[in-house]
Parts: sequence; C-alpha cells; structure tokens
Amino acid sequence: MTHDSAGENAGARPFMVRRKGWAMLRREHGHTPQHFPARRSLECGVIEFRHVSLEYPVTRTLALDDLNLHIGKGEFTYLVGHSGAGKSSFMNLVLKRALPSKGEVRVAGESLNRYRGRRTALLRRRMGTVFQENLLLAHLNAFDNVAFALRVTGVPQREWAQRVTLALRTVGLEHKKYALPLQLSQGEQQRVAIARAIVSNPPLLLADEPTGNLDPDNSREVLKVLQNVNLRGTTVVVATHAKDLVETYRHRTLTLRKGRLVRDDPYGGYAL
Ligand SMILES: Nc1ncnc2c1ncn2[C@@H]1O[C@H](COP(=O)(O)OP(=O)(O)OP(=O)(O)O)[C@@H](O)[C@H]1O
Repeated sequence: MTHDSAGENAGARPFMVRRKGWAMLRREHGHTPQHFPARRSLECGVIEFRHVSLEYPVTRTLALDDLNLHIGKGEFTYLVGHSGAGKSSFMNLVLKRALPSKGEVRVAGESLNRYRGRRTALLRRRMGTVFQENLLLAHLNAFDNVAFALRVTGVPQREWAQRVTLALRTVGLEHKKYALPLQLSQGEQQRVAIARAIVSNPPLLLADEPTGNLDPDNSREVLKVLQNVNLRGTTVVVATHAKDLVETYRHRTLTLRKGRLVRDDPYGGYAL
C-alpha cells in the first residue's frame, strides 16, 4: 500500500483505482504471459533486504551496512540520503549488478542468490529503470527510442505500435513521437526515458536520480509521471536528493546514512 497522507497526492489512490489500472493496462497491452517468463514471480513487486551489507572489494568501502527493509507491492518509495549514503548501491543490489557481501536480497519473495545467467537477464528486463542520464539514442525519434526497448522483450512486433503509443501517452508525449531527442527539452527526454522503462509493463520501476539534471518545473512533471505509473500498479522506488519533491509529493521515505537505514517514514519527509 502507499502512504499518501499529506501533500498534493493525498488520498488520491484508493485500492480499486489501482486494481482498475492494472485491468485496463492488461486489456490495452493485450498482455500474454508467455512473452514475459519472469512476470508472474515479479508481479508482487516486493523488495526485501535481510541483513544486507555490501562492501566493495577493491576499496573495502562498506556501502551498505546490515540493511533490513521491505517494500510491498504497489508502494511508491523514496530513497534519500547524502551523497555516498548507499542509494545507488541499493539499486545495484536489486538489479543484481552487485552482490551482497552479507545477507540476502529478495525480489518477489525469491532470493536473488538463486538467480543465474539467463534468469538474471530476464529479471532485469522485468524491472524498468530510469537514471539521471537518460541515454536516449540520438538518431531515433521518441517513438523509436521507446520501441527499441521492446526488441529485447519478445513482444510481437504487431503489438509494438499500440504499446509504444500507450507508454508515450502515459508520460504525456504522444504528440512528440516524431521528435528526435535533441528536439525535446531535458524534461521531455526524461519522460521518453520513463516511457521506455514502462513500455513492457514492468511490475517494478527503479529510478535513480531521475530529476538530477532537471529544473524545478521539469522535475515536478517527471515526478507526476512516476506517480501516474505507480497509480497503474507499478511498484516505484525513487532514489533522490530532491528535498522539495520529497516534501511536496509525500510517500514512504527511507533514509540512508553511511549505508545504514536510519529512518523509515511511512508518511514521507526529508530529514537527513
Ligand atoms: N564501484 C564501487 N567501488 C568502490 N566503492 C564504491 C563503488 N560504488 C560506490 N562506492 C562507494 O560506496 C559508497 C556508496 O556509494 P553510492 O553510489 O551507493 O552512494 P549514493 O548514495 O548513490 O551517492 P550519490 O547520491 O552521490 O549518487 C560511497 O562511499 C562510494 O564511494
């Protein structure tokens, strides 16, 4: 569940709305499970850290220190903390780009220790990711940038146009589908990157500093888009330094300090 007890989004997400959102998405996307082998297991969208520590081997930096937390299906969660607190390390563990030195990371109820090779690749494909640098392909327009992400997911080509259009509509950029990245503002580019991340309907979206390069107006737009994605049923985790956003659009907020979880505030708030 989400925790919108304050701020602009207060009380805006009753359970039925989210249920309806999923049903609607399934209909519109014509989802068939065989295209997404890892979907069923990820659908509960849960992240669980059990006594997780991460020490980077060469420098012996303890980036995360005995982290215990649980993020439930459909939650919108911020991860905040000073530079070097461990936010990106957290994301890397969930994506299995790094391995814990101690403890266990579980996604959708299953330990990532059990994921190997192809399964790990499938798991990553089922997670949408958005980073500060959106890395759109400069020679492709917005539509093709989003469609490009479908190539690796096994979605039949005949479904691409419908899915891409829906993803661009979700981020409010259907009318800019023929624009090249350079013809879009930074904020619009980031929204295309979000469309790319959600086009295959991920149950879980990880956003690491998604507003890091954006001015306040564009940052708010991007945050609203992420909230809309969450409304449609996707579990969203946003690592951010954007104090004003965290305080305006309130959601559960996890605060890291030197790799330790020092606050877990269900009603949000930015207090480092
Ligand atoms: N690949 C790496 N090798 C060694 N140390 C690393 C590596 N990546 C990160 N660190 C260190 O781990 C700690 C946590 O870094 P991390 O990038 O997770 O922090 P962060 O909260 O995301 O910081 P920022 O807000 O600046 O992005 C820092 O001390 C950092 O220097």
